[in-house]
Amino acid sequence: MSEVPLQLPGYAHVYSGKVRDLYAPLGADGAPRADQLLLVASDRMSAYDFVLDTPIPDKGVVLTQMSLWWFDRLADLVPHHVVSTDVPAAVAGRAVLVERLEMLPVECVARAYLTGGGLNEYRSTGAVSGIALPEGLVDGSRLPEPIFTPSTKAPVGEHDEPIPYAGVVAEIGEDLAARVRDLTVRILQRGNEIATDRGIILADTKVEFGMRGDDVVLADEVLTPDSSRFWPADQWEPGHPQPSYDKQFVRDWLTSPASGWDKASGEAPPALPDDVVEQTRAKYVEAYERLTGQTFRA
Ligand SMILES: CCOC(=O)Cn1cc(-c2ncnc(N)c2C#N)cn1
Repeated sequence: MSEVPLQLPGYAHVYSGKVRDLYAPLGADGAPRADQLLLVASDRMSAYDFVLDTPIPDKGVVLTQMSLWWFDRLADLVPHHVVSTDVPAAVAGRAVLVERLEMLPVECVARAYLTGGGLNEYRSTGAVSGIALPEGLVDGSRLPEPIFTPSTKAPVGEHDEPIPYAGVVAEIGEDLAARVRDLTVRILQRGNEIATDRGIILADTKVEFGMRGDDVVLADEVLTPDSSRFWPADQWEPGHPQPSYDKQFVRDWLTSPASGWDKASGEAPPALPDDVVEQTRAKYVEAYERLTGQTFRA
């Protein structure tokens, strides 16, 4: 479903991803500024590689506020790209003015638990991204320590491809590869030090870095349910796929007879019923309130 992006007076639309949109503020001369961007999180939700027709009210606000909370808590580890939250009223709470950086061409993924593509790779090679793992691990196993499992930045509509660490070195050099590897792992470690005590396991996460001169700067979003697998800690049970903290209601309904949808058909999923939308909204709000200890205000 191709949507016309929101028109924001004073901003030029730059790019739309599945669930977020990028704008450039216009300078006094009316031309897009080259030093800043406006990152807007929509209420769009994706499932099974489709952007669903039904928005989840406040999802973009919750995830933006969660990201801002994490940027603050990670500031001792790594500087971030946030310039201001003084944004147009039309996107209040769901947009951030950021410093435009020279983005590194790597999806920096760290995994603290084994599942998804990493599990598949482990099952066929005993390793993930060239990192040998202990025998006997199963779906949902906690890894001895988080591992760096980078991917390429795939073109729109395609899947990111896992790349070996040597590929990152080839792309950005040995020094920078080691810096982003260590930062990505430490960000996930810090995330789980905070989240697990509050009932949320961060199984893995994807972060993006940009350069400010020689400094590595944390960009994009950080440790949100869109960039990370959120699992309810009290239901963690290795040996089968874990329930998703935020996506399970949608997945369960879409794969139930009630939806009339066949995942294998390749057809777009149907619109979600109101109760599934509200339950999903409530899970995003719950995750925010558990992590931050603050009451969510739309
Ligand atoms: C539609 C959403 O797409 C993205 O956020 C991915 N992306 C990020 C940038 C970026 N570019 C320069 N400086 C930055 N600070 C950022 C950031 N964040 C470009 N695409």
